[in-house]
Amino acid sequence: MSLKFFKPLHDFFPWLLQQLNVEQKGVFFFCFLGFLALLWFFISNSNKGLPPGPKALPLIGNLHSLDPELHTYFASLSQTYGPICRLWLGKKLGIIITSPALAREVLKDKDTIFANRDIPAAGREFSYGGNSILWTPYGPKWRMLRKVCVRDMLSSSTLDSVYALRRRELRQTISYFYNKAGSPVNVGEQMFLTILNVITSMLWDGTVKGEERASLGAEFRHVVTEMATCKIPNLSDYYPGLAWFDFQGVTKKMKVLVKRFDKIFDSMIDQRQKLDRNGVGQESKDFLQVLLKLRDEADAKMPLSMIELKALLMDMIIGGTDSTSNTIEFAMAEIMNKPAVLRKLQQELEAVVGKDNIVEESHIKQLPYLYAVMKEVLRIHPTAPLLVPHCPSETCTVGGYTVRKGSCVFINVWAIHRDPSIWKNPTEFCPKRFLDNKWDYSGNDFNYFPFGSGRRICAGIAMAERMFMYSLASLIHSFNWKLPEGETLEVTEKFGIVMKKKMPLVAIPTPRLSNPKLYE
Ligand code: HEM
Repeated sequence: MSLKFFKPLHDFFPWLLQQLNVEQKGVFFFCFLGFLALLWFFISNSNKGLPPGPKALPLIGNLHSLDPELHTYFASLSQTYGPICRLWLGKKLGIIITSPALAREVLKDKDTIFANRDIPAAGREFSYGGNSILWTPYGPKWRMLRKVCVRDMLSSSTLDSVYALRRRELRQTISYFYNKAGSPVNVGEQMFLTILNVITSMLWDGTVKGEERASLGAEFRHVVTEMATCKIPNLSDYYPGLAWFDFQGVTKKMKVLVKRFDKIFDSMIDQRQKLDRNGVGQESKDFLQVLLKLRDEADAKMPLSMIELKALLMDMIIGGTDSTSNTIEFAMAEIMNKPAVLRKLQQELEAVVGKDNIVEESHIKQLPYLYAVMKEVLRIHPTAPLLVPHCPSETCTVGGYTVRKGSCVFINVWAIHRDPSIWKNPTEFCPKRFLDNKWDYSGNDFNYFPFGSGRRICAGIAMAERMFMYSLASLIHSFNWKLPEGETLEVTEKFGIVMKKKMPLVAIPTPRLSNPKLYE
């Protein structure tokens, strides 16, 4: 693996050695060896009772052998060390879980202990100091934020009430593809913009209009992409004592990005408050209006501060965009790879929607094969392959081994979803396996849980389902898709907290509906 993130330390030592004479260098060398021996002693004794794992080096632990594709690397470790293993990430203890039984022990039996997060330095920055739902520790504040999110913003009835926004944005995308018929288009990029526009419309649709809306979309895409590509691993996370130095500049970069978000949020809040004061836009209830109202009314014991309100806006944008659009992109690639699946989907859509009609969200419930396709994509390419790491609030045991308070617990859902003892032909994309409704992702089945499980299960499942099914059905029903001449299709993954396709899917749409008016 690349040791690039040690570069600042590496540059420092030659400079130090140049300042010393030969004798001083000798003393320095022996002191350094003594220091390493001591560290070695402490580290080898610090593994007592812990799960098995590869040998760690003093100071750096196992950082030197980490592969950036963490999900596959962790899966290979579990082949050697078993379903629970340990890894030293600098000073931090990492625990990797790779079996349904142990995932259940962590996420169900000991859910309250593991319902915390190990917040990375970058996460702290983009969540206004850890104030978002994603990073807030388990407790009354998290419960209040989660309630606001799930009940007031992402419940089925609220989502029903803003269907018109989803429809408007998706129809714009379909019309864009229609105008590009016969030419290559970047499917993932367009889907990202669609989802982003849907989410920002839900947040402040009544607040901002016209050209300003379009330019905001471009600005957000830039910032979200920058955040997603931020350096992992970050030394500050593994040596908290060194966090202040921010050797790789991650925190500094995040501060700049968050400032840009913050300016946009301030401007939206300002505009919305002005509209409300003047009594304009009362009938168009966007989430910002709902949140500001909640803030005014909030029960004094647990008020919703302006920082928490902004962190909630950030949760929606960061949690909802990449996750959903990357899943749609993987789905399109897998479907194009399997013409029989594409045919079956189109037949189902023709029977339910018809070629003289466009897909509406109300059709979704009548499309069982499409539902099976979604489940299969989430099995083979779970968006968060290691979930979002959990962190125990007290030392406990899992599978008979000690898991210390403050460890970083990775649940390798990606590996469980490809375990041949659970799944027949696990690497094959085969939606049929979900047709009998045997598996669901409500978090009760630890063979299949792409949205996680327990208290910290994804807060946006209802929104993800709607956006995924409605978008994919519209893309597949409205167009035939093929690759540009000479291109080959691949579905290679690139690890990240949100996993993405390594190479973007570029494909050519050809309209297939009976009437050009259906694309307007
Ligand atoms: C295909 C789409 C999506 C997938 C696969 C997905 C998956 C996940 C996973 C695995 C977690 C972590 C669960 C855990 O740690 O145990 C999570 C958390 C979360 N997701 Fe999603 N998600 C998706 C879409 C969305 C959307 C559309 C939103 C909101 C608009 C959203 C909001 C959140 C939030 C707020 C959390 C943090 C929950 C907490 O810590 O209490 N997600 N998601």
